[in-house]
Amino acid sequence: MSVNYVNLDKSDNFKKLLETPVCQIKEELSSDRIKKYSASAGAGLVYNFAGKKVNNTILTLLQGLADEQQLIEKYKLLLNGDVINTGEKRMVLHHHTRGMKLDDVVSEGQDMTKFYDGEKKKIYDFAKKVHNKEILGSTGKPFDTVVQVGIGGSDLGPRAIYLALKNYNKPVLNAHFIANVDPDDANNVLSSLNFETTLFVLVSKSGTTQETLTNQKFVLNKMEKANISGLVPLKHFVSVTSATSPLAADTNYLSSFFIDNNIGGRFSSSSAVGGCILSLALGPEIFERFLSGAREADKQALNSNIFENAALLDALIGVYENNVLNMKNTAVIPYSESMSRFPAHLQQLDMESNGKSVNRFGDRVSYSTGVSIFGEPGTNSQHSFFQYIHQATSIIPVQFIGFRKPQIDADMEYQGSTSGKKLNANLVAQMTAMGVGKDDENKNKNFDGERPTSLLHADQLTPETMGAILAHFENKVMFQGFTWNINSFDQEGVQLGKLLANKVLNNQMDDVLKSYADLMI
Ligand SMILES: O=P(O)(O)OC[C@H]1O[C@H](O)[C@H](O)[C@@H](O)[C@@H]1O
Repeated sequence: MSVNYVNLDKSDNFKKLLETPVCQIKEELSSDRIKKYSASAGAGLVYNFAGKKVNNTILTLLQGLADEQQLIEKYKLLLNGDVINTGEKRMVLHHHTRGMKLDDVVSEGQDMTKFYDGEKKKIYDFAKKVHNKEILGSTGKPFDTVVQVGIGGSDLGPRAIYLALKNYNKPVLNAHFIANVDPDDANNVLSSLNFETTLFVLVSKSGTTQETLTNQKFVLNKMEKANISGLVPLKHFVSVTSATSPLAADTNYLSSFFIDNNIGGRFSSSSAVGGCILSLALGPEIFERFLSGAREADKQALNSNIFENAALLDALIGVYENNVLNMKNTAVIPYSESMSRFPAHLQQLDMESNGKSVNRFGDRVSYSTGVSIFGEPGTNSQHSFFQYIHQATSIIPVQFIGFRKPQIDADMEYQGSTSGKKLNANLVAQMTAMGVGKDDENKNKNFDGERPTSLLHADQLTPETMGAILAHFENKVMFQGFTWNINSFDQEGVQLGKLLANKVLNNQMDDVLKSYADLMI
């Protein structure tokens, strides 16, 4: 299969979109449209886009843009192991970690399905032995707590997923996370733990991340200082890293599990990076269900019809909002407290992937790529920054996420409605208010409306739904990257800050760096 990688501004459909009159949500919104403007995301997850500034003409052009930019063909090439990550000359294989593939892929002589399945089996066996008390702490006590030590992609996705699912099924082991090199955070987490019954999962794909290696020493130091008879600190550590990293050579850990360089950090939640902590904390069965939901969403994303492919449609509408309507921010608002850290995961996923200025060939692009993402659960966010979303002069599209049923069967009725009903009444009220607005003679109380919204909805936040939500956004980011003709899979932009921090620590500073350092160190 041969494809052409071309910039967005060369696309005829994009040029037509620029000339097409913008549609008005207020005029378009109807119960018929709300019923019709829905696309399946897989695993029972549905994307409703009735609140977007799109009509049939615009949607036809977006379908044309998807076809012209060969988005599905490029996804298939990615699945089949093309070197899509041109910056790092790597394949992009995170779909394979959840069993989504078209053909077998071999990387460096290794069949990748066998590799990912093998590591997953090792993790499941290890987790079951920990749960059955066949594997114990070094002083002979069973583990009741697990702590992930890692940052960025080695923290955000696994943490968000653990929080999302820990109410669904009571954790087998309680999980905590240490990411920041802020000593107060590590101290805070460690102060509540019993080291004899705690297992640490050290996660670093590169095995060189300063914060993570420092936090490992921080934990080891605390364990030694605790002076517990018979405690062997490293026998309370497992590592998750890539086979080529410096950590991989260390055989002192209780066990080690591997990923490979074809999995980007921010796309690693369904690999051993998420698999280890989630299988230990929630059980292999829950992790397996999560993977099946992600796989369903990946399959749905193969559909070339935008009305049957939520990730594709969400991606294209995002490009339309960014490059035609000039909207550069997106708020992600889950009406679920369990999903409180999911917007933080999306910030890395989306902004580290698509915050680029050059195309995949290294040439500067003349249009904007990526959006800035922020979010907090509703209804809390209604009582903080929603004022801006309703009435500010700049417009921020809102991506709502909601579930018809709570995770725990313990709701109660007050003033004629349950808490769950109040939660979702607020959700639909916000979507309506943002789209339709309200005319008022008092301009201070006037709502213009025309604020785009979408809703990802499912019956309940289950492991399958969580997998599908994760994969939906991963695939959305991938399709947008293809549409903009950028490489979504490297992250050179994070290197300069790391280099300068090392200069400060090694006392190799120029005047500017030294003057800033004088303020802080
Ligand atoms: O897993 P690690 O190699 O420790 O990397 C952790 C994180 O650090 C880097 O700076 C990257 O920006 C992230 O994409 C990555 O997830």
